Amino acid sequence: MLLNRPDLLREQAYVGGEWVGADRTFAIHDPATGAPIANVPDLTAQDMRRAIDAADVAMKGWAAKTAKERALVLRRWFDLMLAHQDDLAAIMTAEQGKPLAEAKGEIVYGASFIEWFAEEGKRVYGDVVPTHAADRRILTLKQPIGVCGAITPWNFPVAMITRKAGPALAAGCAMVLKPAEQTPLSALALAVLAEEAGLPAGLLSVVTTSDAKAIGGEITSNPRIAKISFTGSTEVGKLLMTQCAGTVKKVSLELGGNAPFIVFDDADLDEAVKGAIASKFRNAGQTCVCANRLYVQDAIYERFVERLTQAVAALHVGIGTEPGVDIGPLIDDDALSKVEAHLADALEHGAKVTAGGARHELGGNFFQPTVIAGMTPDMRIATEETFGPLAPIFRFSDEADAIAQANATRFGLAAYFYARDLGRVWRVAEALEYGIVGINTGIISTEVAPFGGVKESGIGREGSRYGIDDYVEIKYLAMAGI
Ligand SMILES: NC(=O)c1ccc[n+]([C@@H]2O[C@H](COP(=O)([O-])OP(=O)(O)OC[C@H]3O[C@@H](n4cnc5c(N)ncnc54)[C@H](O)[C@@H]3O)[C@@H](O)[C@H]2O)c1
Ligand SMILES: O=C[C@H](O)CS(=O)(=O)O
Repeated sequence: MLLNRPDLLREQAYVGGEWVGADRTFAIHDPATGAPIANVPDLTAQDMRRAIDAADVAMKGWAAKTAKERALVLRRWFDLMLAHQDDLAAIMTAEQGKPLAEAKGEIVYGASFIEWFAEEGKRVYGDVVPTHAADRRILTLKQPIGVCGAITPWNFPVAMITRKAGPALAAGCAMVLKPAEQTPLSALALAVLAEEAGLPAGLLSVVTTSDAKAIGGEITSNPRIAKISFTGSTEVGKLLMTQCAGTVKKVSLELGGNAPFIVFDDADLDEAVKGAIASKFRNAGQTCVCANRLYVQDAIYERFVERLTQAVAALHVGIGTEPGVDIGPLIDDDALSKVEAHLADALEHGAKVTAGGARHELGGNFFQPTVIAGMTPDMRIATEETFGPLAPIFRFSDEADAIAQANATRFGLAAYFYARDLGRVWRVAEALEYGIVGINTGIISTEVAPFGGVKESGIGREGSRYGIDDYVEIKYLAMAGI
């Protein structure tokens, strides 16, 4: 990996403002080749305790600064992320596998949360409440919630971190982070730049470990942690939420998805195909907001299948560093096995492959982008998140049928639909049980909008004017004797 700044590739963890090693390390592998690319410290709950203690101390000085002073540091971090976009993207593609163009896009997307919340921090307003008694005055303050713990997934190794660190630091909090064991190098590179930007020692720690359970156990039980923010599977989210009960920590959860992508007969078919490709195959289908189920109205079903099949057949599979690659490798063999299990189940129940349908000739973790037609609600994909490059196409007859099928899941993160009738757009948008609804678009992610789910897809919102709310507490002042 050729870097302009080789020092951004760190094989040390960042704990309490110090770069530390450990007797035990674990290897990070390139998912495209399986080759080891780095070794990082395999830290323990004791190391996480040290990070939390340092955060508790560092936060006192940081919270005492003005929001404007904090914003100046965050802005410098934002500028450094953009200045080193190529290096950060190279590190991300090496450890996560996504095509370099997507990785560069994620750096810009991830940095945007730092820029956004540097400004939002200046708008954390309290209230002067119209009093209920002449001799009293009622006020509210918003104060930083405290030391925050963050646990993040491998599929967006930068953006899922900055979407938490941005609001936390802007609000005056400190943060200890456990990145995914598959992709810690991006997190460590962010810490290098945060230190360079002037973030005080101890305010942000990156604790690398292969023992997520032990480190997570410390974060969810340590009384100095006021709140955790988790992004990952619903299964782990439920576990962490339970573990936080012992110390009544606040939780923000960005969990699994099962996004329906509905195409009505009045849709622009070419736009719908483009949107389906963008939503389904971004990051090789490994995003929580990927279209997981495509629903197409009877009258246009065959035409849509034909056009999507043609578009998918044109997608280029390859190693993320190669130019023009659309689809990189899946993260590991487990991910590949899940894709194959969902495909096999669909075929056993009568579905038909119209594009792809097998591991790619490149071998390893590469899988052909696949279209499956003739899907029915009894198949596993209807209720389970595939997290891979499978585009399963179901039929529906009318609006009521589409909405019933789309809502028949315990997930509620993102949904998409293509239609042009104004009444239909309003009826369907209001009836879908999801936190995010894309209308005539397959891409919904931006720092300015509230990102989050309902049902078992999570709690809270990240980004937008709402994203900082989870990092402050409201204090009510009752002033008497006036
Ligand atoms: N809603 C979102 O914004 C969002 C974003 C990305 C991924 N996801 C979801 O995450 C899943 C895939 O990502 P993943 O495989 O990394 O998820 P995962 O839940 O397996 O892992 C996520 C993080 O949790 C950690 N973890 C795992 N078990 C733990 C435990 N017992 N205690 C503490 N930490 C633990 C992992 O080390 C990792 O850092 C999918 O379901 C996807 O939909 C959701
Ligand atoms: O995987 C889930 C991420 O939140 C995807 S996005 O980059 O925010 O759309």
